Amino acid sequence: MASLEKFHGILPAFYACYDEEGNISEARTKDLCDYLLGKGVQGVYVGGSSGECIYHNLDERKAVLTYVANQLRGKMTLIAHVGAPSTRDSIELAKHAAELGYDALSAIPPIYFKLPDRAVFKYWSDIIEATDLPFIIYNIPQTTGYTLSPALFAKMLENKKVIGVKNSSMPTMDIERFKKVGGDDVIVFNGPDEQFVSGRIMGADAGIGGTYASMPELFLQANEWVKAGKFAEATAIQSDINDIIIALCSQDGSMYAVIKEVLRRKGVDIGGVRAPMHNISEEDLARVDGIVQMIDQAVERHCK
Ligand SMILES: CC(=O)N[C@@H]([C@@H](O)[C@H](O)[C@H](O)CO)[C@@H](O)CC(=O)C(=O)O
Repeated sequence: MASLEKFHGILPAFYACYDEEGNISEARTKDLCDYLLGKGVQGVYVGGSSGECIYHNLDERKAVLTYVANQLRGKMTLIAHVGAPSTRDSIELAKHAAELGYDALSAIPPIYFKLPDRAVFKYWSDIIEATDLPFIIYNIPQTTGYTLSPALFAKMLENKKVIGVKNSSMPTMDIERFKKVGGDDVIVFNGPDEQFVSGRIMGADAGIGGTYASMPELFLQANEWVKAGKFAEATAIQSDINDIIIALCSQDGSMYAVIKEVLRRKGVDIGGVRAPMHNISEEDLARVDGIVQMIDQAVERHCK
């Protein structure tokens, strides 16, 4: 069993970076890579939900994987999300990620048609078979409509290339169950950022999250407090994080559009979001000032 140490820590879910016309931008993708590298995060999860993969064609998804690898390979841990509507496309993405030197693959279950566990097992197994890379299951029932059971997780773990699960379901008990099935030989990632601290306490070894890049300092510090057993300090940060997430989700624009505006204020312009997601409104612009202030004040309070 290869060491799982490189998968520990705070791994922001990487955002789609667009130019002014809404096309994937290589330059802006590199800017976001540099920003996150400078913040000291341990890795990135590329092409997942926060990466708007569901709105990208295959060439765009390959381009994002390429631009990130070219900028960050060897500097932090790189996980490629390769889940796609068809097994064929997922395998093409998996092979591409392997050629680029990614550290691991990950995939949601099949989407749209409700397929039985045996089809989900076959889908993930076919992707795993396509390369030598380790594989991380992505469980996100609220968007896929499919819930990974501990029994299927145990069956998947019989394949030694399966190293863990990124769990985005809301009950932290799911994290505890997956950890119980896998033990120390697997890595369980906390998915819901609103309960990062409780997810870690219930057994998650690390976190992958869609809001991390908007406030990496807070998640990095919360993780340090958890590691040190300082749960009151960690929970105080989580409480501020939750106020910020609620604000990010309460605007006219989608959460990702608001986060991208926050990043723009911090000097990283990665464009807007792709329709049908909503971009921010005129009214949001003024309110984002308040969100940036909340983030800066929380960083000042907890990380200085
Ligand atoms: C449903 C959903 O999108 N969950 C997010 C969370 O990080 C989420 O953005 C956050 O908890 C705010 O609600 C992640 O689990 C997804 C993720 O990391 C990704 O693949 O981008």
